[in-house]
Amino acid sequence: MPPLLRGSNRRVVLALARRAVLGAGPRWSAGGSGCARDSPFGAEELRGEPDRFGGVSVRLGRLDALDRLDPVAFQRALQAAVQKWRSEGRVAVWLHIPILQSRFIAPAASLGFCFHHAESDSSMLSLWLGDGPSRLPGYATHQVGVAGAVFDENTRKILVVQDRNKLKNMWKFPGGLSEPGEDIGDTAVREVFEETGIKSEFQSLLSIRQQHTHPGAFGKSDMYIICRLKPYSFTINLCQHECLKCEWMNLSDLVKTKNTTPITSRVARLLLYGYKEGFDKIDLTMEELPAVYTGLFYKLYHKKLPDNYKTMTGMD
Ligand SMILES: NC(=O)C1=CN([C@@H]2O[C@H](COP(=O)(O)OP(=O)(O)OC[C@H]3O[C@@H](n4cnc5c(N)ncnc54)[C@H](O)[C@@H]3O)[C@@H](O)[C@H]2O)C=CC1
Ligand SMILES: [Mg+2]
Repeated sequence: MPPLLRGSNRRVVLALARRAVLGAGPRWSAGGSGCARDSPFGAEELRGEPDRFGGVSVRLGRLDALDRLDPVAFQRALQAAVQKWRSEGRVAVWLHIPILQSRFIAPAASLGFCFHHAESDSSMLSLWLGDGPSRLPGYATHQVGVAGAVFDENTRKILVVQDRNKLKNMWKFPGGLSEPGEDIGDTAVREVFEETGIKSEFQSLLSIRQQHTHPGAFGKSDMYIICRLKPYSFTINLCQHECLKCEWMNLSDLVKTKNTTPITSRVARLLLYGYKEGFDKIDLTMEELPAVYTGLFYKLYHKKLPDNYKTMTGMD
């Protein structure tokens, strides 16, 4: 499901809207100084914070003086500030613009700033000042979709659905898009429950598909990850909005059917192989480990490492 404007994002937008209304005045002064304030707005008021890469970041939401500033005065101040940062040897400028101050985007663009990314309540523009082509990293490149192959070893049945809004009705595993900050396994379990009503537990990661210029990803790249899940409820409660059909199908029937997608068929064969020869042959299992510098934790997925290899120090 596409995320809604919620929680802290919503609060920020509402606070900005309130400020915009309360601070409303003659914002768009025509000609003259191009500024509705009493004193002129200068480069020194566009305060930036240096970063460790030699760039500078300006967050317009933190500069109260901008409330009644018009775009012409802003452009003049920004141009002077950019000149100053250039002379100081800064390599880049990052400009964070809350959505309600979007009137400052066009003046910044006219000075060479480009969109780096946008969130629901703000945009980030950047300008490369260093030598040669920009070395600034891009923003998110992929969307992540996750499906759950929910396999019941006792009955050898697998949970499959047909999507409602697809051009062709083919059997596939229930799944959907990962939300920001959500673990892969949690997406699979959540999407399976939302679409089918089946409760399940993450077991392993089975496959990763990478596809570029994906129509369902607004032309960006798509990572589609299939997880093996173990069911612990069995009564289907179909989501009418997203699914047309849902059933527990014999795994061998899913392997044989033509009415499915190539990726579903391939993963069905993989599951059959795992069921017959041992799931350790196909599973990428997950372990949580501490990140070295940040104090955070991450999830690492790989084939299970035998215990004696966990302590082994070399080839001898
Ligand atoms: N090979 C396969 O078997 C298939 C793989 N996938 C993968 O699954 C992932 C996405 O799964 P989904 O089930 O599609 O996500 P999802 O379960 O999160 O559902 C997305 C919802 O958004 C709706 N939606 C999408 N675009 C919309 C638009 N422009 N306007 C209004 N509503 C819109 C859809 O109708 C759907 O209800 C992707 O990674 C995709 O590549 C999806 C279908 C088949
Ligand atoms: Mg879905």
